Amino acid sequence: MSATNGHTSEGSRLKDPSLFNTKIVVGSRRLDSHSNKTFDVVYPGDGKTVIATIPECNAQDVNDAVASCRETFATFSQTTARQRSDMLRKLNDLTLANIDDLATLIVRENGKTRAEAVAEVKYASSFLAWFANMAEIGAQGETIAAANPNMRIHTMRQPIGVVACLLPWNLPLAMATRKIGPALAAGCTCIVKPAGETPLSTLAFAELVKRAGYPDGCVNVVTTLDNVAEVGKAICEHKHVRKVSLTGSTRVGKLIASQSAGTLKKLSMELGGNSPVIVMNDANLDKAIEGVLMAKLRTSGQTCVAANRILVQNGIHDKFLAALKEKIATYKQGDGEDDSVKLGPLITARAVEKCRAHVEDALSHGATLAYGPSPPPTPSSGGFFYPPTILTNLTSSMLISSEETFGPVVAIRRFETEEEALEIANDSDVGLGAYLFTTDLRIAARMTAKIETGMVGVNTGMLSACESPFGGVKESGFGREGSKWGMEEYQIIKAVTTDIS
Ligand SMILES: O=CCCC(=O)O
Repeated sequence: MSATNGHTSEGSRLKDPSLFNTKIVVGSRRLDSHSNKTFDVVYPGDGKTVIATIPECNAQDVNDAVASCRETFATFSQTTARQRSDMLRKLNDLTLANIDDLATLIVRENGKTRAEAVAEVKYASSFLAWFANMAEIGAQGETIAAANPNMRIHTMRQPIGVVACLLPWNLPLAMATRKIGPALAAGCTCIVKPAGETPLSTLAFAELVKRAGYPDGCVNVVTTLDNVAEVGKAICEHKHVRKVSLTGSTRVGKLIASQSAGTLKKLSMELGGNSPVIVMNDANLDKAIEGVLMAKLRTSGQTCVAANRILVQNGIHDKFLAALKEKIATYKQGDGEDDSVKLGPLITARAVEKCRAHVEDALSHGATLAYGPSPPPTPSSGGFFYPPTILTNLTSSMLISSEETFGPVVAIRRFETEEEALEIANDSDVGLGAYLFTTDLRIAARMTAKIETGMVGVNTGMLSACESPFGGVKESGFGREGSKWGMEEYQIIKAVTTDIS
């Protein structure tokens, strides 16, 4: 890649330049990799500026990080739930105190707009606050009524051990705290692997963990871009890693499940989706448009719950399309630091190419281009941008119907009846999010029960909240993050039976 090396000045964008960290974290040490190799982090907004050069880790780095996690687990697991709750509160205070710098790092590594990055830091913070509260509640055991009168049985909830947090690039900080927050609340220690595209916010967060007073080794960070296969395998096959939590693709989820099988790790898998949006004839048009744009364009269409198939009932289809075209035209695309911009770039040139391929495939199978450039643009040298696009006449034979586009392409399909909408919506191997727009409570009750996903938004395009269980069904994975169930993923239940005769 031809790159402009701008990272010497990158840290000076921060109010606190000491949050600009480019070394991996192993215990008290900030290190280069044993491989002596590095990789570049590139600003997606221009596709060429190198904003940081980061260690390319290998299996030896993983072993060191796990050893450090394991050593610290021996003492950290013995802290009280109250102590862990207090520490998480402090970590949350520090996160919010550094919101501007964390947001700057997210804008630079991911490309999203500053408003979205600030919203992400707040979302990330909400998991720390939530699990600070859950630390004590979620640590409670139970007394079991034993069948044998001479026995007393009670349960304890204990931390599972060293956990691996494998992060995506689309919400790099929020997905970090959604995993690290409950792990620390439960008394686990973590080896964290951010996505190669977006390591900077995680490395800054690790510094805040230190400042919050956590013992060294509670949160270790290894980084990789090109060597992800070796690093991932080393983590999954390591016998001292007891749990892996992944947010990523279904393909990677299956690989991790198979690599973790030899040591029978507990797994949480938050994988890909192909979210349907169903807009019924009686929907409130303004709410439907607002919801579809939120579900489709958040992080430029790059969330696992992004609306992918927009199913619109015949009676409202034309009005919906006209209103959507008018509204989408107001979405200015550009540099995330420009306040007038509402849509940032995609993460890589490959992501742009995927959008182009999906649009071209749809057009070749009979879709109509209702909004957007023709012909579909290829990746250009000026940043990883794909312009907002609307397609109509989507059918099952098109790639968009079966694969996440992960970009600002709105693909609309007509339907006539409720049954038909459900059949199309459920015609997918994955089931993470779904959205329904209707003003009829009976329709909402019937359809939400029949939609095959882990989450459904009714008259809203936003499913995400720290208090709500986030996760999927089918090949979208298993386990729930956030909510009162999120901490259980990092615990074991131990039953203690005592003979009192
Ligand atoms: O992309 C995955 C997570 C999205 C969210 O938490 O809203």
